[in-house]
Amino acid sequence: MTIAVTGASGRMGRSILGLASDRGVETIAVSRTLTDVDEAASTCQPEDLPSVLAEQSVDALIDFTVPAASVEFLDACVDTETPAVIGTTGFEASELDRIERASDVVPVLRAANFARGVQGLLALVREAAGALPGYDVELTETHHNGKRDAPSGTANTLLDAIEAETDATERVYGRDGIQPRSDGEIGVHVRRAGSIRGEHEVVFAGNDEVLTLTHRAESRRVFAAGALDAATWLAGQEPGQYAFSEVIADT
Ligand SMILES: NC(=O)C1=CN([C@@H]2O[C@H](COP(=O)(O)OP(=O)(O)OC[C@H]3O[C@@H](n4cnc5c(N)ncnc54)[C@H](OP(=O)(O)O)[C@@H]3O)[C@@H](O)[C@H]2O)C=CC1
Ligand SMILES: O=C(O)C1=N[C@H](C(=O)O)C[C@H](O)C1
Repeated sequence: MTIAVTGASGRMGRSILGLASDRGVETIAVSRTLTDVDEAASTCQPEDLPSVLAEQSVDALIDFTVPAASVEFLDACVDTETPAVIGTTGFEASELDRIERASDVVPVLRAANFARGVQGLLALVREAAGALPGYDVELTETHHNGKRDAPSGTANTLLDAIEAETDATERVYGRDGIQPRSDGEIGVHVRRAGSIRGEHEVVFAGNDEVLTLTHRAESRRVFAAGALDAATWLAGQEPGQYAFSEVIADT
């Protein structure tokens, strides 16, 4: 199996190349800045990706970059019918529409978090939100100081899940000054510090009790493993948008 990895010099790009090499998966490193990568069979510049995908047999592309670059890489996948796994977060609505349109032509799997444990967190948060109507809900996410987007993609996914199960629909980002809590709020708190890989905590509080659900990633390898599992699974699928939960259910 051969996988093209965009953003190869990045935190996630490096982690994916390392794990792919450990698993015996061949990779093509796509990078603006790298010319040679020990773990990859070859390296190419982003502008050469369309011709590389057209000329070589590539089973899937894995993208962890920035939204603007991600949708450009996806265009190359559409032109060459290459399945795309997207881990990038922070997309705007117009970019999500573009991803949706691409999935008419190629299989696309976009997930804000490729840690298997986060799928467990999502299921538990849905259940707790449904079981505890009227409880105050507050979400806190913590990441390394190099993260660009806030709140995290995972936080937004959790917030969507909470809103689907409760009457709380007003996201309040941090609080400052005189700002008492009102019904229907979900407090959202973002912390950026050091090299923290990624923590998400949801608190349900009411009735003189507190339920806290937390996921903490201790290494980027959990995300890399999920993305590689997703790429292997996606390579055999028809065009369409897929969820990481489908990969987990199947593997
Ligand atoms: N879904 C998940 O499980 C996870 C998602 N993420 C998300 O993945 C994304 C990347 O995170 P991370 O690896 O920490 O980020 P980094 O900044 O470390 O790496 C991103 C890489 O993308 C490439 N890149 C950046 N800007 C451009 C551009 N304008 N055009 C083309 N390439 C570009 C660069 O690689 P180069 O110079 O080699 O081209 C850069 O090193 C983020 O959106 C993050 O939220 C992160 C972890 C897990
Ligand atoms: O940027 C990161 O590092 C991470 N980003 C993802 C997100 O935005 O949810 C997933 C993970 O928490 C790490």
